[in-house]
Amino acid sequence: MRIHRTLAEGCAGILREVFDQGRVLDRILEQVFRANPKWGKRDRGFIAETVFEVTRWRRALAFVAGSETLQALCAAQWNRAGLEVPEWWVWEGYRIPEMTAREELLGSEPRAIHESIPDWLDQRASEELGEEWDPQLTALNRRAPVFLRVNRLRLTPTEAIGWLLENGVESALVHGVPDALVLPDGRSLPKGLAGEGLVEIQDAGSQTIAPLLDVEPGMRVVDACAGAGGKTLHLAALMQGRGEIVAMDVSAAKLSELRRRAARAGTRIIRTETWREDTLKRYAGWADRVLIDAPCSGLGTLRRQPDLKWRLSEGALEKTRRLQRRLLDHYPGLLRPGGKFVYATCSVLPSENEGQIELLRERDGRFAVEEIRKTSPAGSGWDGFFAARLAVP
Ligand SMILES: C[S@@+](CC[C@H](N)C(=O)[O-])C[C@H]1O[C@@H](n2cnc3c(N)ncnc32)[C@H](O)[C@@H]1O
Repeated sequence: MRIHRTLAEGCAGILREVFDQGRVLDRILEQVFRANPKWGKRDRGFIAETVFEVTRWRRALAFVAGSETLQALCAAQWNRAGLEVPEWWVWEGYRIPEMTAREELLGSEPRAIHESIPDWLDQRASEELGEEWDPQLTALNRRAPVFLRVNRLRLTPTEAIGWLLENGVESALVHGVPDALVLPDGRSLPKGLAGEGLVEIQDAGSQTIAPLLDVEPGMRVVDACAGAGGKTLHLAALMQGRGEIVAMDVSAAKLSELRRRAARAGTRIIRTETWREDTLKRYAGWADRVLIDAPCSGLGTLRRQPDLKWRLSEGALEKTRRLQRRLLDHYPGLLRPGGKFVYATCSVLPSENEGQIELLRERDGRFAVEEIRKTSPAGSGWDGFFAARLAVP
């Protein structure tokens, strides 16, 4: 494939926003594609692959190219992908044979360079995870397949496989995750199919969280950090459309998206509540189950969001941990006596996971841990999730 100037410049423009302005890669990519409707499937594929791989391998590519400029990073990525770097994309001192030779030297560089991660983050994860960090990091740098969750309110997984196939999409069941399907590597779900409400895009690791809450039809459930409702919709399906779910979040925009998805999925048991000063008081002692899907570093999802690692900082991580502690202090108060809650994150860092549960139990010894589930790209092959179910006396 020949690289066209508009596409190359498009890549650089997106990367500038990610690296210089800390913008979210996924979102800019979507905006840029919307603004350029004439770009075909191949053009979009080229841009998406370039910007994701340059973001993932930023430090390694900088070493290979001997420069941190976006021009150099893109050239090193295209060279890696076997594409011919156009002559007009040159900078002073640029030599492709030199880059190819430096690829050979990359493996002898420190891990933070060849695995492309900020030094502070490599050090922190290594301190927390010890020897486990090395294979986790390698796995977090791979590309992830697309997983779907079948909406059991509308069809069974076998029916979903048939429906997808009729629409030209192959899929397979996922061992150990009853509602999950996986698409072949590199395949994505066509937009039209995503809008039908029959399946939702949701990583298999993420699909292990809602079942841990042990819900039953007819229960009262609070999803305290519901966001756009990935897990709320799963809970509604597990409750077979019977009972009440209150989906809370501080973001009204996310809850509005949740309502749209809930309507599409055909569930009527979800009510949304944008967080207010009196929320905790109004729902105190109301729920049989509470899910606290807490804001976190997101380190378990680096395969899909490689830009996260360049935005994170030690300070931001500490702020997130403080918020997690606050959520754990407040939301269990919504449970009736004998109720249960699940605390979950999409991080692989123990200080956001087991560490928070231990601290909570030191602050309040009434909570008993019933079960812990963990997934990770190096272990299960799914995104990195942590979830603990605790019972309240
Ligand atoms: C990990 S995300 C939730 C993802 C969502 N549960 C899903 O499955 O798609 C964490 C959410 O917590 C919300 N949040 C942040 N602070 C909060 C608070 N004090 N109370 C409730 N939600 C909060 C964020 O807006 C964000 O949507």
